[in-house]
Amino acid sequence: MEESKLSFIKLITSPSSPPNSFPILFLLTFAAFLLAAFLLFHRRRRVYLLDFSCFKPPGHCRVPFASFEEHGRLILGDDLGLFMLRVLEKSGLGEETALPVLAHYIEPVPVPTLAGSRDEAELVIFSAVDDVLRKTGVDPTEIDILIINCNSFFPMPSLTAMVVNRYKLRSTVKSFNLSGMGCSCGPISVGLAKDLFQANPSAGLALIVSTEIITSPAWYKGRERSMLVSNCLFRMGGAAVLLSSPTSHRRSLPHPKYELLHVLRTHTGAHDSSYRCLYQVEDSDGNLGISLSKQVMEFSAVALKLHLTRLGLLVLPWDEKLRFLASYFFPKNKKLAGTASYVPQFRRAFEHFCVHAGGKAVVDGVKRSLGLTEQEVEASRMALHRFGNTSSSSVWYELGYTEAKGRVRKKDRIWQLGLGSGFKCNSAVWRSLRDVKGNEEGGAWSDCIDRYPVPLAP
Ligand SMILES: CC(C)(COP(=O)(O)OP(=O)(O)OC[C@H]1O[C@@H](n2cnc3c(N)ncnc32)[C@H](O)[C@@H]1OP(=O)(O)O)[C@@H](O)C(=O)NCCC(=O)NCCSC(=O)CC(=O)O
Repeated sequence: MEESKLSFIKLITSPSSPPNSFPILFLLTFAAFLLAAFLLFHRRRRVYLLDFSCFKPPGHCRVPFASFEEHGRLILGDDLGLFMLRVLEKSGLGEETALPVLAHYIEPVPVPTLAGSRDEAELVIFSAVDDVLRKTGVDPTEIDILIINCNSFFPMPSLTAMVVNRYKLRSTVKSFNLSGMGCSCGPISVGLAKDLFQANPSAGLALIVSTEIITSPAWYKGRERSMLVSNCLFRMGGAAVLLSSPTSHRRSLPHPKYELLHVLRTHTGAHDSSYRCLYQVEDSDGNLGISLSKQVMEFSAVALKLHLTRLGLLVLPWDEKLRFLASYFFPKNKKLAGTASYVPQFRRAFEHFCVHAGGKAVVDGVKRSLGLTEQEVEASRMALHRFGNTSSSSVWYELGYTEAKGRVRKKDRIWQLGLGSGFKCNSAVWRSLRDVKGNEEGGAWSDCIDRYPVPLAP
């Protein structure tokens, strides 16, 4: 026994035996495994948009100008009632936008209750989610990721828990509730879903809901003009969006409509005035509301400029990038050195523009900054007219409009641009994977698209 052991040791250590290649082979295999794992985990996972649905408010929630004015006069007096009418007439909103039940009461105005906020949230969110599940045939238990962004209403349990409970989502669902992030949060949710897909290779389906619930501290009951302006602009709205990653394509899902190309975020909140230009505060009587500074457009222009410089480098064709850089470093007017005087032609990078419908001045401002045509901002103006400022969901109503008009062709590129408190400027860029059928039955635009575009007051 002892001898055989010795002879074995001799055999493997003898100089005449071939060199022991086991450790080298082991190391090589291990390195190859590490490399494969690294490539697998760092491979960019594609993200697709299966479909989306926008909430269509019920007729009884409609707010014609005359009712809004009368309501304002009865509650706040003639002066403020007329002020609100003046804002409304300049706002770009039409006669069919909607407010929740609470906002239709005349004195004594009921205080917004948690139950009332929940009712509105359930109506908006469940209607949109029901519709997108119906359209895609997705079984709710297949959903791996759930993200809801809602600026002003964040109950406990959260809005995501409300959806988990209603649709009986799996116990392993990864749910995230984003609040207080304003109107530019739509692309933030898309970006979060993209990162979660990347970090969880087995996750195949993500449901995103973007909404603002008006029966909440967002609805202002005081007399401060800068806070009453938001009551004039914000309206009921919400969108449910189903995203998928290649993992899920084994299942019998519909062919996706769009592929996500880019998500880009710009935050200028480090500057105090930019941070405060859209600000939730209490007035001198303790009424909570959102104060809109008259300087919003100035701060929005600064954030937009920074954002476009970064976005341009991602999306513009090379010659357009070079022209832009040349104007930055070698401007015709030497005083402009270090600032780009050339406005890049973003229409060379996108076929469709969905600019946040924050108010007429917001759409005008972006149109001017980018040198866009009236037709290029048509979706924004019409979404503002028909549905009002629906916060983070406005960019989805705009894509819905473009689809309902039958304008989306295979390979078209779509730019969703969110602008909002922070101050933030965020983009999501999509490429369409097929011609998108026009007006769909039951969709938010289904019963009115033929009347649009409508002429607007100057
Ligand atoms: C409010 C407007 C519709 C008003 O239109 P015009 O500017 O063309 O008209 P105008 O100047 O005659 O204004 C009409 C009346 O409103 C008053 N007014 C206007 N803006 C005001 C403000 N911020 N605070 C107090 N009063 C205001 C004017 O003084 C005037 O009063 P008088 O008649 O008494 O002289 C527009 O300026 C607009 O669209 N602004 C942008 C709104 C905005 O900030 N949207 C972003 C929302 S937040 C968002 O979407 C994102 C987020 O929350 O994250």
